[in-house]
Amino acid sequence: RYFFSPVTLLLPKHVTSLGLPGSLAHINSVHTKSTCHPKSNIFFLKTHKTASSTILNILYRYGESRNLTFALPLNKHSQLFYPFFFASHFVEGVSSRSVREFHIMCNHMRFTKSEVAKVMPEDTFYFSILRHPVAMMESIFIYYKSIPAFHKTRSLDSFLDSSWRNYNSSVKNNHYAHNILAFDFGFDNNAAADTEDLEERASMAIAAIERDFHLILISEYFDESMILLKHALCWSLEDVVSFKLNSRSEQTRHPLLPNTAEKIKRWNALDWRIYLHFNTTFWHKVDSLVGQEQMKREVSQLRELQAKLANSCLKDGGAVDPSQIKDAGLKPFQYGAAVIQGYNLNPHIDRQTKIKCQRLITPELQYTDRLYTQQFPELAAKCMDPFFSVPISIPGSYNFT
Ligand SMILES: Nc1ncnc2c1ncn2[C@@H]1O[C@H](COP(=O)(O)OS(=O)(=O)O)[C@@H](OP(=O)(O)O)[C@H]1O
Repeated sequence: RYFFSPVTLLLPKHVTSLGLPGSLAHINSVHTKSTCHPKSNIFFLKTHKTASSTILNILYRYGESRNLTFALPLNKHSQLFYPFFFASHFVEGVSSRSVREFHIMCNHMRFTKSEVAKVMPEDTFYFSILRHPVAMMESIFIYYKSIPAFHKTRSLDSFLDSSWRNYNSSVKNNHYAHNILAFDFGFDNNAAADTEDLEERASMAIAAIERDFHLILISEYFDESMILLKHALCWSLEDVVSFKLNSRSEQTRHPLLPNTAEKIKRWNALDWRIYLHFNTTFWHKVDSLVGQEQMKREVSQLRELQAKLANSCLKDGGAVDPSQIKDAGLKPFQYGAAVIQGYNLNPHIDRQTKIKCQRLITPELQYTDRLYTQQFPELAAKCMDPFFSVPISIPGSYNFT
């Protein structure tokens, strides 16, 4: 009786086939699916070099196709005045009171929970993503090569060997070089392996993240992360499919020497501890929310769906270097010593498919710009006016020079 009656009435639109009851576990999973409601009040802390642009694109597509309202940066900026601590008035429509209700906030910011809570509804789902600090540091070193901390160093190794001597935390933009995860979450990032109160500070940071966020994803397990997110938000598989955005071409990746990884873990000791903790809780969440077997099944369904999409949407079947991208609107922003890849659209697709495919491969800056124009057409027109001077924002920093 329990299985057949009210459950079917509560199905979210995207749950299509339920099958017949086999075991108690199956009934439980059916029950969870059938009683959950897709969440649309979402906060995503967009951390740096963690696959966060790919997630931003997922959130943009979800919100745009459902007419949800985004908490976008003031004056058409691409970031919420990072690296300053976030304040609610950084969001367009807050001070002017022109927006009544926001659904999704996901642009780069330095997190301050109390200020985010002033903008977002009470039942907002908070999540973020972490990446292994070693891989992250290699990516950051190439992308932010021009920051003062890295500027004069030949290699990441030479930076790490002399970091104590060269690193000055009070110089603008140097925060990218040290515990950037901790920094983005709003903590003091100045700590290394020999910092006296390191363990205490790491425990406090971890406890605060546990308190403020419902889910922390892991970049190394991106597909598993998307399945976990799908379950947590009660979304469909189609909602979490994506193409890898913002990835560097092979020519700008630098393999690390064996002991470099250890040096990075010591230099970014705070991030390393945070990462280790949430890597463990990630797998606990997989067990409690999805289960290992179902996870495997859903990950392979996701990959199949992505392969199908790549086949129909993309001209060259995959990512290409920016010099080969035909449409300037689809060219990702290039920065530092990195070559950031993008995609070309398959020219032989119908109009409806084209819209869907285009959204999947639109880079962060262009997509943010478009959403702003849709939400604030009059303000957007003013921002285009050459007499209305707005500082240009560059990914990675507010007013980066
Ligand atoms: N799906 C998926 N899975 C795994 N890794 C992925 C994915 N999407 C993006 N990436 C990698 O994430 C790096 C870019 O991160 P961000 O988009 O967060 O960068 S940014 O801070 O917004 O500039 C960048 O890493 P590097 O190539 O090492 O620089 C991307 O390759």
